[in-house]
Amino acid sequence: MTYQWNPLLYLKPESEEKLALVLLNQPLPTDRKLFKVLWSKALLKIAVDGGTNHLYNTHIHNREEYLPDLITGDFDSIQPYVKSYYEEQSVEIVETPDQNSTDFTKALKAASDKIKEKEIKSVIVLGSFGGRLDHIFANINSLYEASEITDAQIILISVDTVAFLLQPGQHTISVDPQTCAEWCGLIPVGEPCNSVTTTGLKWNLDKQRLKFGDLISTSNTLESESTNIVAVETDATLIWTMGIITEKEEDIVYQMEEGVTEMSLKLKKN
Ligand SMILES: Cc1ncc(C[n+]2csc(CCOP(=O)(O)OP(=O)(O)O)c2C)c(N)n1
Ligand SMILES: O=c1ccn([C@@H]2O[C@H](COP(=O)(O)O)[C@@H](O)[C@H]2O)c(=O)[nH]1
Repeated sequence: MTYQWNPLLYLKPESEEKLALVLLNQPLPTDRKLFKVLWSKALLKIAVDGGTNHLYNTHIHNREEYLPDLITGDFDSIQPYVKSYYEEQSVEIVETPDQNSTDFTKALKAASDKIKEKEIKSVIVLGSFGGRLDHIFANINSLYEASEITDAQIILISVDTVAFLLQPGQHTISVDPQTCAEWCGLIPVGEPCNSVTTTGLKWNLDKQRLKFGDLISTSNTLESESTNIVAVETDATLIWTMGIITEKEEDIVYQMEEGVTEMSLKLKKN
């Protein structure tokens, strides 16, 4: 099977790709243009448990402009006053108490009908890296679980990293020298790959085996001067990751605590 990926398209305001945005429990990158672009383009916005606290605390002056469509989670992290605020704003809230699955995976399940109805092609997951290592592995595991939940492409991102799961088959990945950092990697997390072939990289693979404890392809480099496409053929599931360059916003309004005054914000800015 052949798959096409253009993960950086979603970061461009002019693109018309149908996307959903998931906010995990990590600080929001509101100091980057990326956040506003993704928020304004997303047809479906899902805040996952403690991710809702970050949304609430970040947009203290214009919270009502930043209402998610859905809040999910086992609610061990969301602050009660944050939950009450969004309840009062009539945001849909779905409790997912099962403790054998992560809040992120359960959020994908809770949103899967909406993703289908809205014909969403990609789910961009903000806050996927940083924080605890077990959470990061769990987020990667959710990529494997997601193929049973939705047909949409799931793309994990943070301010400097993108990752997604390549199923066995042929993949073309569009890369753009303006928004891609040079580094990339092919990581056989879930299982060894017996045969991986690539083009468009500095260290290409030719029907090679990738396996933990042996060769895994980290600190590889895009050869994007000669081509804006990386091609990967793999016989087994494989994580693709690469660096992204995200521009900074000029005006930063970020405050974690309640009860912020104009004066304290001014002091923070100065
Ligand atoms: C073998 C096994 N290990 C660990 C767990 C515990 N566990 C797995 S997923 C999950 C829910 C995690 O919730 P999430 O909100 O994703 O993460 P949190 O921030 O609460 O750690 C729990 C408790 C389990 N059920 N089974
Ligand atoms: O450091 C972290 C913390 C959390 N996540 C992801 O967010 C959801 C919700 O987390 P809660 O702590 O329950 O609010 C969790 O399922 C993880 O996917 C994370 O990636 N890193």
